[in-house]
Amino acid sequence: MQEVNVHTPALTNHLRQLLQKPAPGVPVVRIEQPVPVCNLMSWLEYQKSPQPEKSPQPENSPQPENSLQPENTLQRKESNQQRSYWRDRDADIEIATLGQSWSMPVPTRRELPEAADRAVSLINDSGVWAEKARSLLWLSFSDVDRMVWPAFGYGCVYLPRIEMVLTRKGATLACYLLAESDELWQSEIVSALKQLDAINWQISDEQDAYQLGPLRYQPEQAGYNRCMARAKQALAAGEMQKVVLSRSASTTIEGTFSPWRLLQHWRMANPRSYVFAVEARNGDLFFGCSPERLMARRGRVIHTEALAGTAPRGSTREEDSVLEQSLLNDRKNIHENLLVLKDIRDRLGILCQSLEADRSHSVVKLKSIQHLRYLIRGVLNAGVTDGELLAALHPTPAVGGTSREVAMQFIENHEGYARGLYAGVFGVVSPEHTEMAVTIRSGLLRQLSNNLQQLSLFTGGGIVQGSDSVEEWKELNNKLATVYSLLKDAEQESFALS
Ligand SMILES: C=C(O[C@@H]1C=C(C(=O)O)C=C[C@H]1O)C(=O)O
Repeated sequence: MQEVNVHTPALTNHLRQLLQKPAPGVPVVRIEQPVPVCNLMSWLEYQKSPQPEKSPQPENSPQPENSLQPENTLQRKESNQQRSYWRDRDADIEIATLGQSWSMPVPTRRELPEAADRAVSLINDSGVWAEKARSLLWLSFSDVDRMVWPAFGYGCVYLPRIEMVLTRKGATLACYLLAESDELWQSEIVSALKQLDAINWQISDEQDAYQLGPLRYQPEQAGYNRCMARAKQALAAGEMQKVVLSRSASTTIEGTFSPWRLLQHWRMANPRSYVFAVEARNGDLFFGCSPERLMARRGRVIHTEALAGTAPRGSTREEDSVLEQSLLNDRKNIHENLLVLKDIRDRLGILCQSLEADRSHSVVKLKSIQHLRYLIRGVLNAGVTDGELLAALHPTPAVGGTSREVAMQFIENHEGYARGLYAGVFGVVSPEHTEMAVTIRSGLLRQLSNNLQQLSLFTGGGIVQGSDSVEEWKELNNKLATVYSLLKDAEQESFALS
């Protein structure tokens, strides 16, 4: 057991003093104190998570068949201490949050601009009281009912209650309070004090010791092939130009397993990736490690990218560079990528006073695969909001297809499972800086009973005319390889320990 040497008198005293004062009359107040640097994922791991209620089923009852549907959701205690985690791709900032001080659900795409803009104006209108405040936002892939996971809904924008932030300058612990009226102010401070007091600063070094069940795919390979055959008919008929088909790969995990430890290893394997996790009120956890940026905006400068076209990494340097060269020259992969580039340019172009993209594509290397990428940057027209940008960009043809509407309809009709937050968006939103990842390379963890969890991992790939179903299925396996081998390795180690 290791105690992080953090005491919070500065923040607690500050809150007690504020309790004596009238509400500042601004929407939000954020107060902070410096704290010693600690591992934020371990810290989050040891905060109380929503516990499943006693399972009505016997412990070893069969798992629900690969399903992410509501009828398989166990009744759980609801929690308002949901955890979330974010680290940007350049590792400039790492954020761990506990609970929410303000939140606005986004039931459908229609409410998206309003919700994102509200989060920005809450912070803007608070001036110096909320200078370093930022909200977090996540969105599902689609807002169609049967594509959404009920525990999460389509999307949400929120301000945390408690926030741990790690930058190159050090670590801070912060607390957010709504402050518009005296009544609200008092109750906010009281609940913040309670939540601060409930933080667990003892991080034990528990080890994983678990056994994985077999991997089950949804759709299975035969279903995927059928879906692909239909997609190719639609592509040949000119109904769409590209569609991204995906699958979930689910396994049970019996024993002690921490998603936070898995995520740390995943982050080490792919250090230049976004890392994210978000917990639903019932304890379901969506998390991942994605190389793909949806957008990064600083002031009016926006950066985005077209990331599509995939090849495996080689096992030697020579083999790797042969694979890289053939990816760089592969017409099908270049075509897939150019469709993404064109769509982003068209949609963003009308919101920008200038927009430019790389002259030619380059390769991004991850642990087991490599991708083609074009970087895109621009200067936004005055007054363009994050809500408008999100509505324009999400979902890009890198995860949906083109045209957007036809491809999404195809996915909804034929893919055969609910994508939920996979291929959605997660990131931070603030007046000066907004940054969002595309939530690919991700998974959903659900507690089935005390000792049994179900992990579903998601992977997809772009289909154009000329795509081959055997090759595409292989690509999905390659995309799964990094995280699945980490899971397998830890399983082996836990046997070695016991
Ligand atoms: C959809 C995924 O990845 C996307 C699809 C890619 C492709 O088709 O080559 C490459 C990168 C991502 O934009 C995924 O990993 O699930």
